[in-house]
Amino acid sequence: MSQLKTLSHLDSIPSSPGKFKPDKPSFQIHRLRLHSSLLSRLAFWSLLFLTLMAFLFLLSPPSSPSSSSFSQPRRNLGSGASWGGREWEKRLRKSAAPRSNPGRTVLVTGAAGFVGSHVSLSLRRRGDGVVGLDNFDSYYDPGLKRARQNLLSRSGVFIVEGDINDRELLKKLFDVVPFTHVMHLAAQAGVRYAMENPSSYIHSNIAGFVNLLEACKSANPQPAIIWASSSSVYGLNSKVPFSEKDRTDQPASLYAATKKAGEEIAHTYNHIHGLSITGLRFFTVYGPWGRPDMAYFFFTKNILKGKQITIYEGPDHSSVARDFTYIDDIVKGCLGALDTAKKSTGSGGKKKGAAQFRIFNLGNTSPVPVTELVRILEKLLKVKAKKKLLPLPRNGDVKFTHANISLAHSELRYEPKTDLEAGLKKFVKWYISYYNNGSKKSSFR
Ligand SMILES: O=C(O)[C@H]1O[C@H](OP(=O)(O)OP(=O)(O)OC[C@H]2O[C@@H](n3ccc(=O)[nH]c3=O)[C@H](O)[C@@H]2O)[C@H](O)[C@@H](O)[C@H]1O
Repeated sequence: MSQLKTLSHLDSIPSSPGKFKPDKPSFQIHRLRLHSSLLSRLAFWSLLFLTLMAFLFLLSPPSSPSSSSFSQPRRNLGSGASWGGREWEKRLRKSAAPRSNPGRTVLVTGAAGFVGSHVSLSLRRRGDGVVGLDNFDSYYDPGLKRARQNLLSRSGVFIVEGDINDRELLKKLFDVVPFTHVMHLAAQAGVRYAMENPSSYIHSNIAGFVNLLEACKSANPQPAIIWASSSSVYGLNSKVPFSEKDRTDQPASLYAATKKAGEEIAHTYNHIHGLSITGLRFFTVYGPWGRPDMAYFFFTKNILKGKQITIYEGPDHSSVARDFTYIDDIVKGCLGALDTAKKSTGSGGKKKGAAQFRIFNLGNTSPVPVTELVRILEKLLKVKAKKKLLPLPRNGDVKFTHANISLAHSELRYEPKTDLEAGLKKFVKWYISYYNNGSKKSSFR
């Protein structure tokens, strides 16, 4: 319509002497109309074509890892950190090179985290090739994660900054390094925080885990996977100690539900793709370089500051207890699981035969009431805590945990050696050194 309107005014335009041919006036006007019509159609289609090209460009996946553009660093949208490029690949290969365990190269996800940093360091110290991966999220102080990263870097462990949900990054990592093992410790941790930010648990513990398993499935060779499940999968069970054979279908928190889902997802990838997978159910891990969101950590902070702490109690003032497990014992369990892991059987995403599938409790086998934890802290800190007792809120907490570790003992030679008082002593020593003297003077052990 508008095109017709625009053209109609041409009828009344006086023609210029040079171009106007009076003997064919109608033909001239017709050609002019045709010409303008063609021009506007051409403009319209060109515009459409350009818009389409721009749209396709924006939607197109980044160039394949083998293409030359990968020699340029790439920027993570979330964190702003970059990855890729020749220098980056060089650092990756150097970190991945084993020193005394020929052919053993481990990708540790969550390497700047509490358990991840300790495991990475132990692997490196005994000579394994180790590459870390961490997104340095701000669930708790990223400064603590950076301090752990600095320590690891001094020991020759390079932590790639990125998210397990970044498919391209994972593909690139497996293209550059033929990882023999993946120690998957990246997760959204914390039982109570799931009430505040449920989607972060789905993002990391489910979507991120599936993304990682997809990358492992397609990798050549397929790595063996060892990953962190949780004691929380036992949920509301009342039979103690918790055994791997017990039911795990009544989780008390979304955190627990995502870890339980992880176990089921792991089984699927083992069954379909021949991935060798070992799940480790950690029981309330504590120690130096720990997580500030955990009770023993913020109780210490608040006791020292003279701030009140809240201690939860069960019905009729019964105590709430945890099978607190010291970090060094957990690290030994992780390494035992890695050392006994069999190879995955698949290749090119296809299963070639049945692959190993295991689940182990890694606990301490001696639950301690939270009131006792506080008493030990008061003794070590030489400060009386300002305590407030409150009934256990319905926010994901369970009343007690207690691990049966006989399976881990027989298969991994797992044998926890640190009681809560000895472990907290080491934690308090580290805490005071780290927060009074700064991170540089604190070492791992
Ligand atoms: O084994 C696990 O799989 C989980 O262990 C850990 O969870 P939890 O055992 O709940 O540890 P944590 O929060 O330190 O509370 C310890 C105790 O203090 C009590 N508690 C807590 C807070 C408070 O203010 N008062 C209190 O009494 C509270 O009731 C509890 O009895 C990890 O955080 C989790 O990521 C997961 O790994």
